Amino acid sequence: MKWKRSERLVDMTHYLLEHPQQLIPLTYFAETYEAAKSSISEDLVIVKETFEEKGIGLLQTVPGAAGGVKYIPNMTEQAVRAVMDELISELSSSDRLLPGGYLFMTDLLGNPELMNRVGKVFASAFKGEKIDVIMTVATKGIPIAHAIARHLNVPVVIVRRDSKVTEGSTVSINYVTGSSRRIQTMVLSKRSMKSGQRVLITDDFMKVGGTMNGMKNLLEEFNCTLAGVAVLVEAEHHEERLVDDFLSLVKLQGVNERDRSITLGEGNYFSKRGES
Ligand SMILES: O=P(O)(O)OC[C@H]1C[C@H](OP(=O)(O)OP(=O)(O)O)[C@H](O)[C@@H]1O
Repeated sequence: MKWKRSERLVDMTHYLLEHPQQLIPLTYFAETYEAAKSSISEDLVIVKETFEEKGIGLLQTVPGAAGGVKYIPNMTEQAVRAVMDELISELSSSDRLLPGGYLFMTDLLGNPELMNRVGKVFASAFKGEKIDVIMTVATKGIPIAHAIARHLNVPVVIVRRDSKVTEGSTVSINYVTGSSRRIQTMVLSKRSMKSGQRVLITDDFMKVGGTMNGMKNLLEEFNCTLAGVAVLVEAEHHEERLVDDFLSLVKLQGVNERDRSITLGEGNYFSKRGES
Protein backbone atom coordinates (compact mmCIF):
# COMPACT_ATOMS: atom_id res chain seq x y z
CA MET A 1 0.00 0.00 0.00
CA LYS A 2 1.46 3.43 -0.92
CA TRP A 3 0.86 5.90 1.89
CA LYS A 4 0.11 9.55 1.13
CA ARG A 5 1.76 12.05 3.50
CA SER A 6 -1.60 12.93 5.04
CA GLU A 7 -2.26 9.23 5.76
CA ARG A 8 1.24 8.79 7.22
CA LEU A 9 0.72 11.80 9.48
CA VAL A 10 -2.59 10.49 10.82
CA ASP A 11 -1.33 6.95 11.38
CA MET A 12 2.02 8.11 12.83
CA THR A 13 0.25 10.44 15.26
CA HIS A 14 -2.06 7.65 16.37
CA TYR A 15 0.88 5.30 16.92
CA LEU A 16 2.82 7.89 18.93
CA LEU A 17 -0.18 8.72 21.15
CA GLU A 18 -0.77 5.02 21.76
CA HIS A 19 2.88 4.51 22.81
CA PRO A 20 3.74 7.35 25.21
CA GLN A 21 7.28 7.54 26.62
CA GLN A 22 8.49 4.84 24.21
CA LEU A 23 11.48 5.39 21.91
CA ILE A 24 10.35 4.47 18.38
CA PRO A 25 13.11 4.02 15.77
CA LEU A 26 12.67 5.98 12.55
CA THR A 27 13.17 2.70 10.71
CA TYR A 28 9.87 1.49 12.19
CA PHE A 29 8.02 4.31 10.46
CA ALA A 30 10.12 4.08 7.26
CA GLU A 31 9.36 0.36 6.94
CA THR A 32 5.69 0.68 7.92
CA TYR A 33 5.02 3.42 5.37
CA GLU A 34 7.60 2.27 2.80
CA ALA A 35 8.98 5.80 2.83
CA ALA A 36 12.47 7.30 2.97
CA LYS A 37 13.79 8.28 6.41
CA SER A 38 14.11 11.84 5.12
CA SER A 39 10.35 11.91 4.43
CA ILE A 40 9.64 10.44 7.86
CA SER A 41 11.85 13.08 9.47
CA GLU A 42 9.89 15.80 7.66
CA ASP A 43 6.63 14.19 8.82
CA LEU A 44 7.86 14.15 12.42
CA VAL A 45 8.74 17.86 12.29
CA ILE A 46 5.11 18.55 11.38
CA VAL A 47 3.84 16.30 14.19
CA LYS A 48 6.29 17.81 16.70
CA GLU A 49 5.35 21.40 15.84
CA THR A 50 1.63 20.65 15.95
CA PHE A 51 1.89 18.73 19.24
CA GLU A 52 3.74 21.61 20.88
CA GLU A 53 1.62 24.37 19.32
CA LYS A 54 -1.67 22.69 20.33
CA GLY A 55 -0.48 21.62 23.79
CA ILE A 56 -0.81 17.90 22.99
CA GLY A 57 2.65 17.04 24.27
CA LEU A 58 6.33 16.95 23.33
CA LEU A 59 8.15 14.95 20.67
CA GLN A 60 11.69 14.17 21.73
CA THR A 61 14.14 13.14 19.00
CA VAL A 62 17.04 10.93 20.02
CA PRO A 63 19.82 11.02 17.40
CA GLY A 64 22.06 8.14 16.35
CA ALA A 65 21.71 4.50 15.34
CA ALA A 66 19.93 3.57 18.56
CA GLY A 67 17.87 6.73 18.36
CA GLY A 68 14.36 7.52 17.31
CA VAL A 69 11.44 9.60 18.49
CA LYS A 70 9.47 9.58 21.74
CA TYR A 71 6.07 11.13 22.53
CA ILE A 72 6.12 12.73 25.98
CA PRO A 73 2.69 13.54 27.43
CA ASN A 74 2.73 17.14 28.60
CA MET A 75 -0.15 19.41 29.53
CA THR A 76 -0.07 23.19 29.31
CA GLU A 77 -0.60 25.20 32.47
CA GLN A 78 -3.98 26.29 31.10
CA ALA A 79 -5.06 22.68 30.58
CA VAL A 80 -3.89 21.67 34.08
CA ARG A 81 -5.82 24.55 35.63
CA ALA A 82 -8.91 23.43 33.69
CA VAL A 83 -8.65 19.99 35.32
CA MET A 84 -8.18 21.61 38.75
CA ASP A 85 -11.22 23.83 38.22
CA GLU A 86 -13.35 20.89 37.12
CA LEU A 87 -12.33 18.85 40.18
CA ILE A 88 -13.04 21.79 42.51
CA SER A 89 -16.42 22.37 40.90
CA GLU A 90 -17.38 18.70 41.15
CA LEU A 91 -16.13 18.29 44.73
CA SER A 92 -17.81 21.43 46.05
CA SER A 93 -21.29 19.95 46.34
CA SER A 94 -22.17 19.53 50.00
CA ASP A 95 -23.57 16.03 49.58
CA ARG A 96 -20.02 14.83 49.11
CA LEU A 97 -19.14 15.56 52.73
CA LEU A 98 -18.46 12.41 54.77
CA PRO A 99 -17.88 11.97 58.50
CA GLY A 100 -14.32 12.73 59.60
CA GLY A 101 -13.82 15.44 56.98
CA TYR A 102 -13.50 13.09 54.02
CA LEU A 103 -15.19 13.64 50.65
CA PHE A 104 -17.12 11.13 48.54
CA MET A 105 -15.01 10.89 45.37
CA THR A 106 -15.73 7.38 44.10
CA ASP A 107 -17.79 8.65 41.15
CA LEU A 108 -14.90 10.88 40.00
CA LEU A 109 -12.37 8.08 40.47
CA GLY A 110 -14.68 5.92 38.35
CA ASN A 111 -14.71 8.41 35.48
CA PRO A 112 -12.14 7.08 32.99
CA GLU A 113 -11.96 10.24 30.88
CA LEU A 114 -11.38 12.47 33.93
CA MET A 115 -8.83 10.04 35.41
CA ASN A 116 -7.03 9.97 32.08
CA ARG A 117 -6.63 13.73 32.26
CA VAL A 118 -5.57 13.56 35.92
CA GLY A 119 -3.00 10.94 34.95
CA LYS A 120 -1.65 13.19 32.19
CA VAL A 121 -1.44 16.14 34.62
CA PHE A 122 0.78 14.18 37.00
CA ALA A 123 2.70 12.54 34.16
CA SER A 124 3.49 16.05 32.90
CA ALA A 125 4.90 16.99 36.30
CA PHE A 126 7.16 13.94 36.38
CA LYS A 127 7.93 13.67 32.65
CA GLY A 128 11.64 14.37 33.11
CA GLU A 129 12.11 12.18 36.16
CA LYS A 130 13.33 8.59 36.18
CA ILE A 131 10.28 6.69 37.38
CA ASP A 132 10.21 2.87 37.34
CA VAL A 133 6.96 2.14 39.17
CA ILE A 134 3.75 3.86 40.28
CA MET A 135 2.66 2.69 43.72
CA THR A 136 -0.68 3.14 45.43
CA VAL A 137 -2.70 1.52 48.18
CA ALA A 138 -6.00 -0.23 47.57
CA THR A 139 -8.62 0.90 46.83
CA LYS A 140 -9.37 4.44 45.72
CA GLY A 141 -5.85 5.25 44.61
CA ILE A 142 -5.88 2.54 41.94
CA PRO A 143 -7.56 4.50 39.10
CA ILE A 144 -5.15 7.41 39.57
CA ALA A 145 -2.12 5.13 39.64
CA HIS A 146 -3.13 3.40 36.41
CA ALA A 147 -3.81 6.70 34.69
CA ILE A 148 -0.37 8.10 35.58
CA ALA A 149 1.31 4.80 34.74
CA ARG A 150 -0.27 4.72 31.27
CA HIS A 151 1.12 8.14 30.39
CA LEU A 152 4.56 7.34 31.87
CA ASN A 153 4.61 3.82 30.40
CA VAL A 154 5.54 2.15 33.69
CA PRO A 155 3.86 -0.59 35.78
CA VAL A 156 1.54 -0.13 38.77
CA VAL A 157 2.11 -1.74 42.15
CA ILE A 158 -0.91 -1.99 44.45
CA VAL A 159 -0.36 -2.24 48.20
CA ARG A 160 -3.03 -4.22 50.02
CA ARG A 161 -4.31 -3.89 53.56
CA ASP A 162 -4.54 -7.66 54.00
CA SER A 163 -2.46 -10.67 53.15
CA LYS A 164 -3.68 -13.03 50.41
CA VAL A 165 -2.24 -16.39 49.46
CA THR A 166 -2.40 -15.29 45.82
CA GLU A 167 0.25 -12.64 46.53
CA GLY A 168 2.95 -15.19 47.39
CA SER A 169 5.46 -14.19 50.06
CA THR A 170 4.92 -10.62 51.22
CA VAL A 171 6.40 -7.74 53.18
CA SER A 172 4.10 -6.00 55.64
CA ILE A 173 4.34 -2.86 57.76
CA ASN A 174 1.95 -1.17 60.20
CA TYR A 175 1.05 2.52 59.89
CA VAL A 176 -1.27 5.11 61.40
CA THR A 177 -3.98 6.64 59.20
CA GLY A 178 -6.67 9.24 59.50
CA SER A 179 -7.55 11.65 62.24
CA SER A 180 -8.75 8.66 64.27
CA ARG A 181 -5.10 7.50 64.26
CA ARG A 182 -6.18 4.00 63.24
CA ILE A 183 -3.42 1.43 63.07
CA GLN A 184 -3.55 -0.32 59.70
CA THR A 185 -1.35 -2.81 57.92
CA MET A 186 0.15 -2.55 54.46
CA VAL A 187 1.10 -5.73 52.63
CA LEU A 188 3.03 -6.03 49.37
CA SER A 189 4.18 -9.10 47.48
CA LYS A 190 7.94 -9.50 47.42
CA ARG A 191 7.64 -9.99 43.65
CA SER A 192 6.29 -6.43 43.21
CA MET A 193 9.46 -4.40 43.05
CA LYS A 194 13.21 -4.77 42.61
CA SER A 195 15.83 -3.14 44.81
CA GLY A 196 16.92 0.28 43.56
CA GLN A 197 13.75 1.11 41.65
CA ARG A 198 12.48 4.69 41.71
CA VAL A 199 8.84 4.85 42.75
CA LEU A 200 6.15 7.51 42.38
CA ILE A 201 3.53 7.11 45.10
CA THR A 202 -0.03 8.32 44.55
CA ASP A 203 -3.40 8.29 46.27
CA ASP A 204 -6.78 9.95 45.99
CA PHE A 205 -6.74 11.74 49.33
CA MET A 206 -4.20 12.78 51.93
CA LYS A 207 -5.27 13.92 55.36
CA VAL A 208 -2.75 13.16 58.09
CA GLY A 209 -0.39 11.64 55.55
CA GLY A 210 -0.13 8.39 57.44
CA THR A 211 -1.04 6.32 54.41
CA MET A 212 1.55 8.06 52.24
CA ASN A 213 4.11 7.70 55.02
CA GLY A 214 3.29 4.02 55.27
CA MET A 215 4.04 3.56 51.58
CA LYS A 216 7.29 5.49 52.02
CA ASN A 217 8.27 3.09 54.80
CA LEU A 218 7.37 0.13 52.60
CA LEU A 219 9.77 1.40 49.92
CA GLU A 220 12.59 1.21 52.45
CA GLU A 221 11.78 -2.46 53.06
CA PHE A 222 12.31 -3.01 49.30
CA ASN A 223 15.42 -0.79 49.20
CA CYS A 224 13.63 1.37 46.62
CA THR A 225 13.74 5.15 46.25
CA LEU A 226 10.86 7.60 46.53
CA ALA A 227 10.77 9.59 43.27
CA GLY A 228 7.72 11.67 44.18
CA VAL A 229 4.27 11.84 45.78
CA ALA A 230 1.14 12.75 43.79
CA VAL A 231 -2.15 13.36 45.61
CA LEU A 232 -5.46 14.21 43.99
CA VAL A 233 -6.86 16.01 47.05
CA GLU A 234 -4.93 17.11 50.12
CA ALA A 235 -6.91 18.03 53.22
CA GLU A 236 -5.87 21.04 55.27
CA HIS A 237 -4.14 19.59 58.28
CA HIS A 238 -3.08 21.86 61.10
CA GLU A 239 -0.99 19.36 63.02
CA GLU A 240 2.37 18.26 61.70
CA ARG A 241 1.84 16.23 58.57
CA LEU A 242 3.76 12.98 58.12
CA VAL A 243 4.57 13.77 54.49
CA ASP A 244 5.57 17.25 53.38
CA ASP A 245 7.07 16.85 49.90
CA PHE A 246 4.12 16.09 47.60
CA LEU A 247 2.14 17.46 44.65
CA SER A 248 -1.62 17.94 44.94
CA LEU A 249 -4.26 19.11 42.45
CA VAL A 250 -6.91 20.25 44.93
CA LYS A 251 -6.78 21.39 48.54
CA LEU A 252 -9.68 20.79 50.91
CA GLN A 253 -9.30 24.00 52.90
CA GLY A 254 -12.13 23.48 55.27
CA VAL A 255 -15.38 21.66 56.00
CA ASN A 256 -18.22 22.72 58.24
CA GLU A 257 -20.20 19.64 59.18
CA ARG A 258 -22.85 21.86 60.75
CA ASP A 259 -23.83 23.79 57.62
CA ARG A 260 -22.20 21.12 55.41
CA SER A 261 -20.11 23.68 53.61
CA ILE A 262 -16.94 22.64 51.79
CA THR A 263 -14.14 25.06 50.96
CA LEU A 264 -11.78 23.95 48.21
CA GLY A 265 -8.86 25.59 46.46
CA GLU A 266 -6.04 24.77 44.08
CA GLY A 267 -3.50 22.27 45.35
CA ASN A 268 0.22 22.99 45.40
CA TYR A 269 0.84 21.62 41.88
CA PHE A 270 2.15 24.91 40.53
CA SER A 271 3.59 26.48 43.67
CA LYS A 272 5.55 23.31 44.46
CA ARG A 273 6.93 23.17 40.93
CA GLY A 274 7.96 26.82 41.00
CA GLU A 275 5.44 27.88 38.40
CA SER A 276 3.00 30.77 38.75
O1 LIG B 1 -3.67 10.71 54.96
P1 LIG B 1 -4.41 9.70 55.80
O2 LIG B 1 -4.87 10.28 57.09
O3 LIG B 1 -3.67 8.42 55.94
O4 LIG B 1 -5.81 9.32 55.05
C1 LIG B 1 -5.80 9.14 53.67
C2 LIG B 1 -6.26 7.72 53.29
C3 LIG B 1 -7.62 7.39 53.83
C4 LIG B 1 -8.48 6.99 52.65
O5 LIG B 1 -8.39 5.60 52.40
P2 LIG B 1 -9.52 4.59 52.91
O6 LIG B 1 -10.87 5.19 52.60
O7 LIG B 1 -9.22 4.27 54.33
O8 LIG B 1 -9.27 3.27 52.05
P3 LIG B 1 -9.71 2.96 50.53
O9 LIG B 1 -8.80 3.76 49.64
O10 LIG B 1 -9.49 1.49 50.39
O11 LIG B 1 -11.14 3.37 50.37
C5 LIG B 1 -7.83 7.65 51.46
O12 LIG B 1 -8.12 6.91 50.24
C6 LIG B 1 -6.35 7.62 51.77
O13 LIG B 1 -5.79 6.39 51.35
